[in-house]
Amino acid sequence: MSTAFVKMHGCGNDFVILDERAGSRALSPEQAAFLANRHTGIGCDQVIAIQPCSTADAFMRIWNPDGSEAGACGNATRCVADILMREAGREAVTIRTVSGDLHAIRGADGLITVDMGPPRLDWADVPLAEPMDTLRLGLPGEPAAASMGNPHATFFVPDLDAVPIGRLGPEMEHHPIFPQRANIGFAHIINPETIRLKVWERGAGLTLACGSGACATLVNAHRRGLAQRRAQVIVDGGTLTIAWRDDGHVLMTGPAVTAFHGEIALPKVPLAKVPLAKVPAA
Ligand SMILES: N[C@@H](CCC[C@H](N)C(=O)O)C(=O)O
Repeated sequence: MSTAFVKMHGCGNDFVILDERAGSRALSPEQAAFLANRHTGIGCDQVIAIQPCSTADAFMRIWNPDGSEAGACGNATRCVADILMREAGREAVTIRTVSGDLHAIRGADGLITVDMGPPRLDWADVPLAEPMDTLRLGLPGEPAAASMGNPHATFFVPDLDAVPIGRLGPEMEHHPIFPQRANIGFAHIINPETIRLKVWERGAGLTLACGSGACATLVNAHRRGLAQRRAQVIVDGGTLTIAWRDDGHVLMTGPAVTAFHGEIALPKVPLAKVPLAKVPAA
């Protein structure tokens, strides 16, 4: 039996999205890892399942290519919002995630804005392994930490090209200070309204964009006095506009693009662990 999927992306952060609202089956972590593998599956940065929800427009589940589940994915939220808005003929939807309800609207320019909620800035909410000021972690490079429903650390660097992300990214992702691992951002402040960002994503590696990472970066940059409350965050695959509203909510605006639709046969049995298909950056 084959399973229908749609391949979408937001600024090059790409997703295989399955619709499980008919209730036919639920994806296992091994099947998600299979779908995400760029050599033996379809290939993507995250696998997303849209599930039924009686009190929101849908529930969204998120898997990384290593089969781990994530609490938030900003770019995928815009893609799922695009699907739900098109099918309902509406310009606003609410998507439930394990981290809470996310409201999304489509603007006149076609871009989608998601209210990603307030960042969580207490050490226990990131989470960190021990009590610590999340504004400056006691690590070389003094990153700042924040949760946007998933854990992020941001290093502010003068020259992105000089950062060995392929080595530092995985090293920091697995640092004992992050008991649930973390997404690791490397940000260069161009000016207080423009930030250049690369993110080594937990369970996925270096991606072309990370929506929740862009939100965490703007929040951390503003807390450090490096950015305004609203900035353009330039990632490898495009630009996201991030605004940290006075009421504490973070708004993320960007595109949601459909690449293609397809069908694939899902393996029924758990698969042998396959290595991540990503090639780390030099
Ligand atoms: N691509 C995402 C984040 C996906 C989840 C992340 N790798 C995690 O494990 O927390 C985004 O756009 O936010």
